[in-house]
Amino acid sequence: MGSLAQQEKTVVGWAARDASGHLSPYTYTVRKTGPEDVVVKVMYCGICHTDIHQAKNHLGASKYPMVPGHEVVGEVVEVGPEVTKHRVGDVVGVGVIVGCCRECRPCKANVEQYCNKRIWSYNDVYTDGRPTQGGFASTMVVDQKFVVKIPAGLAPEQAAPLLCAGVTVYSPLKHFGLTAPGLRGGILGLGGVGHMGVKVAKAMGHHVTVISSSNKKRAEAMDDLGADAYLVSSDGDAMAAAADSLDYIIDTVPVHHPMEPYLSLLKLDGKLVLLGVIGEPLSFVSPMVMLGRKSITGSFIGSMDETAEVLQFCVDKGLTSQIEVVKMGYVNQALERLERNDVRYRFVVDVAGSNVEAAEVETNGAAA
Ligand SMILES: NC(=O)C1=CN([C@@H]2O[C@H](COP(=O)(O)OP(=O)(O)OC[C@H]3O[C@@H](n4cnc5c(N)ncnc54)[C@H](OP(=O)(O)O)[C@@H]3O)[C@@H](O)[C@H]2O)C=CC1
Ligand SMILES: O=C/C=C/c1ccc(O)c(O)c1
Ligand SMILES: [Zn+2]
Ligand SMILES: [Zn+2]
Repeated sequence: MGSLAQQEKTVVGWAARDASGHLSPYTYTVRKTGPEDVVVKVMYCGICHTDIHQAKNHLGASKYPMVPGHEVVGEVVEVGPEVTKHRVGDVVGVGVIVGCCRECRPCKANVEQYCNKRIWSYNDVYTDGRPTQGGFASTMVVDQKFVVKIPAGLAPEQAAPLLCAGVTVYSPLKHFGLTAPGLRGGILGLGGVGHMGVKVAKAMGHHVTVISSSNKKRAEAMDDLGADAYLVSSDGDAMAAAADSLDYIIDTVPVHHPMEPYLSLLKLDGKLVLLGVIGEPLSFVSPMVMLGRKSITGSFIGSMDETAEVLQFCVDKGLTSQIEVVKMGYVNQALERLERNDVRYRFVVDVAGSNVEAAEVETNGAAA
C-alpha cells in the first residue's frame, strides 16, 4: 500500500451513456497524483452549450460514458511534489483543455488551445490512456499548467462561466485588435457566451448591439446587461437600418444560420467572429465579403494566460456573470432548458453542495 497520493481515487460524476445526453451518477477512478498534478475538489461547474453538443454527439465523435463540464471551480486538496503554481486550499479553475504537446508553434507561443495535440477536459484520452472526464464530478486531477488561480474578489460560482464563456469572448477581442474604446460591436445570440460578450465589450468601452432571434430579451439586455441597442434578426427594416454600422460581430449561435444578414451589418474591414460549434457548412456569396473587405473568422476559447487575464479583468471592472445556480439533481432539466433557450444566462451546478451519488431530482434546482 502506498500513501494516499500514490493511489487512484474513486470519483462519482454524472455521465451521459449515449446520445440521449441524459446524465446519471457514474463511478470511476482518476489517476494517481503525478508530480505536476493538482487534485481539485469541485465546488461549482458551469453548463456550456458545448456540453450539449458533446453529450448528444452533435459532432459525431462522442465517447461514453462521458462526464461533461468544463467551467470548473474548486479547491486544491492535494498537489504533486513538483507543483509550484498552486497550494492546498487555493481556489482554482479548470477549463476546456487539460493537456498539450508543449513543443509546437502554438504551444511555444502560449496559445496552447490551438495545439493539434490538445487534450480536452472530457471526451478525450489522457497521456496515460485513461479517458478524461469533466467537472460534473466530485474531483478532477489536472496538470498544474491547466489550472488557473481564481483571484480574490471573485465568488467561485461567479468565476465558473468565465473559464469558458468569458475567455471565449475576451480572446478574439484582444487577438483581433478590438479593444479600443468607441468601437461598435454586435453580439449575435444572447446566451451564456453572448451575455459575457456584452459585459466584456461594454467594459472595454464599446457601443454594443445585441442581435437576437426574438424580442424576449430586449429589456434585460438594455437594462440589466447594459447593451446600447437591440436588433431582432427577423426584423428586416431594423436590420436594414443598421447596415454598415458595426466594427465586429461575435457570433455565438449554436445552430446553422445564414451569414449574409450579419455580414451586411459590418462596416468596411468589419469582422464576423464565429464562436458557435456548427457541424454543417455555412454559406455566403463572395461579394458580401469583397465589397467591404470584410473578414469571417473564428476563435477557440482562449489561452491559459488569457484565462488568468479575463478573471482579473472581471475583478478590475467589477463584472459578474448572470447565473442560475442549481444542484446536480437538476442537471438534466438544466440541460433541457439550456437547449430550449430558457436560461438567463448560465446555469452553474453547485457540485460540492449536491449529493452527487443520489439519483436525480426532477422538480427544482434547490433539491439534491
Ligand atoms: N468557440 C469556442 O471556443 C466556444 C464555442 N462555444 C459554442 O458557442 C455556442 C454558444 O454557446 P453558449 O453561449 O453556451 O450557448 P447558449 O445556448 O447559452 O446561447 C446560444 C444563444 O444563441 C441563440 N440561438 C439562436 N438560435 C438558437 C437555437 N436554435 N437554439 C439555441 N440557441 C439559439 C440564443 O440567443 P437569442 O435568444 O438571443 O437568439 C441563445 O441564447 C455553442 O455552439 C457552443 O458550443 C462555446 C464556448 C466556447
Ligand atoms: O465550449 C468550449 C468548446 C468549444 C469547442 C469549439 C470547437 C469544437 O470543435 C469543439 O468540439 C468545442
Ligand atoms: Zn464551453
Ligand atoms: Zn502543442
